[in-house]
Amino acid sequence: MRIATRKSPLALAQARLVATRLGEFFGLPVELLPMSTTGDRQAQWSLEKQGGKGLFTTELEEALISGEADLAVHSAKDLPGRTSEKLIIAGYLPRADPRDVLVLRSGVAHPGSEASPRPAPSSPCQKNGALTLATGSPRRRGQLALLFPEASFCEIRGNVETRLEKVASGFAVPGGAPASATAPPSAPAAPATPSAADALHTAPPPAAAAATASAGGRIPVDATVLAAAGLARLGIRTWPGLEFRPLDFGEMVPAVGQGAIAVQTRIDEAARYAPILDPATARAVRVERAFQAALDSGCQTAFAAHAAGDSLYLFHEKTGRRRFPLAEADYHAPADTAKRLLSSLGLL
Ligand SMILES: NCc1[nH]cc(CCC(=O)O)c1CC(=O)O
Repeated sequence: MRIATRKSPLALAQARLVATRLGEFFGLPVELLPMSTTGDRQAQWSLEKQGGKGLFTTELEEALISGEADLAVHSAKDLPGRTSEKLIIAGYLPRADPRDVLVLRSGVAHPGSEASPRPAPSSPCQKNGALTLATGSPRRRGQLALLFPEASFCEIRGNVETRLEKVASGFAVPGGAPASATAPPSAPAAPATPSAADALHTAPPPAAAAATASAGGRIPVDATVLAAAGLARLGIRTWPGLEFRPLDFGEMVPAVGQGAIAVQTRIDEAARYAPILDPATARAVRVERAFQAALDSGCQTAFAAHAAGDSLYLFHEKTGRRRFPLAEADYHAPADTAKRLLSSLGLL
């Protein structure tokens, strides 16, 4: 069996999870077929804003259709609203922690740190105590603006480890300028040793930092947001110079599909993969995807839907965060549920 996957460290980790389950269940050799997608090749774009067009999926789907691969593995979050009609999402692995995590440079004062009696030292990057938050995602930006009304925002790009290193060092590339192949080299894949990280964290001093910011065209950042599931799959539980604070659904509604790994196959072969897939995850993600489909929202719309047990959490830039009760019957009619709730909010 051959598994088509993207080449990013996160995608490979996810494909290996599927490969392990397949190997255990079928006892057949499983091979990964790492591919680069349009989204990977266009790393200078603000990818979250370009979403919904299958930037990360089309090449994998082509490999399935041609027979080069037997399965394609995707982050459910990165699936476009409509996938290839010649293929089917056979299902999902059991969902990991779907929350987002606020990743703060250590020592940065923030509203969540008020509980601490000892005042945190203020960061050279903080203007009037307001945070500079780095995220290219309209969904995260829209919700962070509710949590941190004073914050200012900038873009951040690169894979998970690159982003962590940028926040730990206090700098990201500015939003407007495309990152090029000559962008500052990304951090080594492995977390730095504590001593190396301390050096990173304490240098450059504020004056040098300001100089670097203008000279290098980089801007200071205090924090970013990453998916807990992505961090976990990469084995990242801590990072030198950073604090991780998971955000509950009332603070940050996760993206549609966040934390779920989708397995796509040719239509007539889907059934054989059922033993490695999780029906409860499919049930929740189907509801979330129905909201995405009903809104058919442009890529710039700040929107999130997350189904958890008897609750549906929704965020939309026009309505803010909402929680609705979700009954068993609602799970059985995802499209109707989405239409009803979105209409009640005046969004349809
Ligand atoms: N946008 C990229 C992406 N797609 C899926 C994940 C994390 C894994 C998941 O949600 O399943 C991430 C990284 C992130 O947003 O932090």
